[in-house]
Amino acid sequence: MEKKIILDGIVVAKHVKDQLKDRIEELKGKDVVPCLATILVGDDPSSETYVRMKGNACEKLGILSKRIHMSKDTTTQELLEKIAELNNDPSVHGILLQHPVPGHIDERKAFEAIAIEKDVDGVTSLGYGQTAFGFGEYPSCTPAAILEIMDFYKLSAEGMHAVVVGRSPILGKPVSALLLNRNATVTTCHSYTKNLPQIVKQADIVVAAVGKPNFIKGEWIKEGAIVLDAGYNEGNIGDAEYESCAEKAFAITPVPGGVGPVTISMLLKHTVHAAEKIAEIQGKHK
Ligand SMILES: NC(=O)C1=CN([C@@H]2O[C@H](COP(=O)(O)OP(=O)(O)OC[C@H]3O[C@@H](n4cnc5c(N)ncnc54)[C@H](OP(=O)(O)O)[C@@H]3O)[C@@H](O)[C@H]2O)C=CC1
Ligand SMILES: Nc1nc(=O)c2c([nH]1)NC[C@@H]1CN(c3ccc(C(=O)N[C@@H](CCC(=O)O)C(=O)O)cc3)C=[N+]21
Repeated sequence: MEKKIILDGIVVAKHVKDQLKDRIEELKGKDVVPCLATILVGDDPSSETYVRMKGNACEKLGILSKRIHMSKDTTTQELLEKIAELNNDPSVHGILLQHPVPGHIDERKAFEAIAIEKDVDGVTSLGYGQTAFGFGEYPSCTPAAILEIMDFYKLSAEGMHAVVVGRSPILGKPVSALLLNRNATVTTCHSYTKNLPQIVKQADIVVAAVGKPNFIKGEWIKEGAIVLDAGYNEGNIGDAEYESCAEKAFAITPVPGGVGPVTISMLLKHTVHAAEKIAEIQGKHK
């Protein structure tokens, strides 16, 4: 077999961010500073870490980060009002509502309230629908990251059997749609799937998006398959058991250092794109 490829998310993320630098400078020349608003509700420590990482990544590149932290007893109504305020704020180009929000809040209703032109995280049903139809501007960031990694390493999905384990609205479902649009044959698995190991065994491409540490085992992986692990569990552990899967795989993403860093770079890329569109509109009105 050819040499195994470790798909290095830090290298891919750097490549994406390097390409944004000139675009950000050009925007600043037009007096537009790209700005991402992040909303964190409650005080879950790992969510706080993710949101902080996203904000820091923005600032490092010259993107403004407007960080909104709301208390854990925020009501759905209060959250909707905050989102409306950000929708109407012309200095904000992208809005990210960190998932999950506390259980008493209607998360879907809150996601749906984000204006489509600011939905850089691809969480609205319209954004998802556009992604599924193949013309969306901002697919959700982790699915976009998975394709970015494949593109960087010139791994084609065409004609491949892709098995996605997980069907959440911001990960499993949209990544299934993106792979289908790349002409893969896609099987989406979930908690009701029977014979999961046998299905995974048929995969040329496995996407792990389960939310359970070390869930996908090396014995399930076909020799020479590509393993893309979106999982991110307590203690920096992926959803695929790395050592045993790496033995079988032709290419694999590690955790950490795989899909995670690229996810953040996609968020930055989408925010810059959203700012460019605003700058273009403003230019036309001058
Ligand atoms: N790196 C990144 O940027 C990101 C990483 N993540 C990580 O990805 C993982 C998944 O996240 P997310 O999609 O939000 O998680 P969710 O919990 O929303 O979804 C998990 C999915 O896995 C399915 N599932 C659960 N148990 C099983 C099982 N035993 N067999 C088969 N399928 C099962 C569920 O099925 P059902 O629908 O039937 O309940 C569900 O569709 C997590 O580790 C998370 O931390 C998430 C977002 C971004
Ligand atoms: N609306 C919404 N959109 C999201 O995209 C979203 C979300 N909610 N909720 C939580 C998950 C989780 N997530 C991660 C992003 C980057 C890393 C990441 O960069 N991880 C580094 C490790 C960083 C470290 O811990 O030092 C790595 O894998 O190498 C991890 C996880 C985005 N999520």
